[in-house]
Amino acid sequence: MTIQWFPGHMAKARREVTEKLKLVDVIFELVDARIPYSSRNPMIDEIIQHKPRIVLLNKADMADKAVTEQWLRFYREKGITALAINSQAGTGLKQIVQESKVLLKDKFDRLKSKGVKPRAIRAMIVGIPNAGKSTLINRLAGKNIAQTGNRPGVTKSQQWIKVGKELELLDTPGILWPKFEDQEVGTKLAVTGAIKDTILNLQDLAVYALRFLEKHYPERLQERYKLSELPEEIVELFDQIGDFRGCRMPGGYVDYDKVAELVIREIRTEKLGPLSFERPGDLTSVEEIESNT
Ligand SMILES: Nc1nc2c(ncn2[C@@H]2O[C@H](COP(=O)(O)OP(=O)(O)OP(=O)(O)O)[C@@H](O)[C@H]2O)c(=O)[nH]1
Repeated sequence: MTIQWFPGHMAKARREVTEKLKLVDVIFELVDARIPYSSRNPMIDEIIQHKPRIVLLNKADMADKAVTEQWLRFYREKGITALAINSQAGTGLKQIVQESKVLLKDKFDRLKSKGVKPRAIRAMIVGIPNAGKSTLINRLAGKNIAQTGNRPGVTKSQQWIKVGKELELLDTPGILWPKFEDQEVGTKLAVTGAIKDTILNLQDLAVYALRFLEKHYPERLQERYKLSELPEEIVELFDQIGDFRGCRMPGGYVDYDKVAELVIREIRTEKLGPLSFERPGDLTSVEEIESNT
């Protein structure tokens, strides 16, 4: 789904999340494990304030395991609970309930000491478009969507999904915008496929991706496109990939648009294996997350 974010939409999205915040004990902030920084909403901390939160690094199956480990360590050191999950396959989801209980133990103990009847923990998912919110909700839901709303004459109330006995999840996620005014963020969102209809030039996108691969995953690049060594110039890299994969124009010249399209498609479909485009060593990412938390 492509959403056009205008100031009015952003304000509305923020208002909706703020409203629902009152209903829940904990927020599950869903980000893309391949780009945990770029797939965040830039105002998330300001929006959710002091509400307990678990960062869920989703699509961990598509990310570089070693880098995801670094991210988990990074969050742990900051005192933020974070988990790597795969919503599609359902891996890592059990821990969400466990960690929620840990985070909310004090609050629930306090309620208990005041004589409040025990209840399930209430949570909501928040994330940018395409982070995997619906996939996660469906996975967690199974068949347990509680039909509480939509009755005629009854104001549509929130619907809650029961996840085991101990957790209830709002059935609609909070959708927030990414930091799209930052060009590098936009590029990474486009490379990973979060933004499909991109205003970015496809060749520019492929140049960015290939330079990144040259730096961080040179062997994968060489292996995929049978390159005995990596050329100095990016245009030569386009030429060699184009030659190898037969991306030519009628005159026999390499078609750079075709090469760009092929490279981006193959990255998005994991033909080059699981990749992470951001790591905590990335200075700007770390500074921003630190100053935000
Ligand atoms: N490989 C992989 N793909 C996933 C995972 N989670 C979601 N996806 C895929 O990511 C895409 C986006 O997932 P959605 O659940 O539609 O994302 P969303 O956040 O609800 O998106 P919006 O409705 O645009 O806000 C879909 O193609 C999913 O199949 C995951 O853990 N691993």
